[in-house]
Amino acid sequence: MIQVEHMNKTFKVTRRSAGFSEAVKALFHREVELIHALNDISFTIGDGEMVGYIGPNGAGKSSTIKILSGILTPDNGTCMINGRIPWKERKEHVKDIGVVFGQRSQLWWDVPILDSFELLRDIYEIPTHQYQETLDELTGLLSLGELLRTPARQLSLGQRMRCEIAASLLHRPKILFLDEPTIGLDAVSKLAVRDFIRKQNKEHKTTVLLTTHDMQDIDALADRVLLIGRGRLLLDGTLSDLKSHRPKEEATLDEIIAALYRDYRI
Ligand SMILES: Nc1ncnc2c1ncn2[C@@H]1O[C@H](COP(=O)(O)OP(=O)(O)OP(=O)(O)O)[C@@H](O)[C@H]1O
Repeated sequence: MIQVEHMNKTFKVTRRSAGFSEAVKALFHREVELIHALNDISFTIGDGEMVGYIGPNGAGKSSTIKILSGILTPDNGTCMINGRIPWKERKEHVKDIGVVFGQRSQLWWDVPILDSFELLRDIYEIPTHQYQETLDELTGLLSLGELLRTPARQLSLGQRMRCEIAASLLHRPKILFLDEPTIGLDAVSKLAVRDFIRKQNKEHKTTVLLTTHDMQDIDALADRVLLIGRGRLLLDGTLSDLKSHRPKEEATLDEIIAALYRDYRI
């Protein structure tokens, strides 16, 4: 169970104009701006739910995922995941979660994927027989085969993403955070990744929180959708609730979302 209550996160950003004289000025005086990345966010996600977390660029999605993963600390508010506070009980917490950041890699760049997996096995202290069983299952489902013997830097984006997803699941976490897992993937790879996530949720009852700008991901995967804009939670409902906001009869999901962003001025 994921319980978030009245969570806030502010970032301090320093700004200066370009140029040498501005750089010198900045030594004495820095312009500091406060960014309210998250503003009084509350939601609860039950075990086995599959939830889409959507919103425009800079809305606060990744900041939320980072807090839920224990990487960031909120300014205030509470967050309990399976009875633990992520950033306070990080070592135990990470055993319960898998995280994939589509724009970043958790794999070591220059070594074969299998070496990265074995390092993760040691970090998570996964028993050997369980590791082998999970690896065999993931290799089959994600068609990893030869990829396991290839260094991450020699893989295509789609191949690497399949390995990233496998890496996040080696320790059989109960919760999976996916931050733009299909970004940049071709149609075939997207379908494969979506299919896998759906199976993982159905067969292992894995709770999934997914951020994406691809509305087909949402259509294919999310039973429930959270909409965030300018750090505020604006909508929490089913996919059909979301679709009821259609601006015209034959509107696509992209058009519905664009209309929602317009209506909420985000
Ligand atoms: N480390 C940081 N330092 C300063 N500001 C930050 C930092 N991380 C995020 N922000 C700011 O917080 C706000 C929310 O950012 P966040 O990355 O959570 O958005 P997002 O919804 O994931 O966006 P996107 O869809 O573009 O990935 C943005 O205004 C961003 O500039």
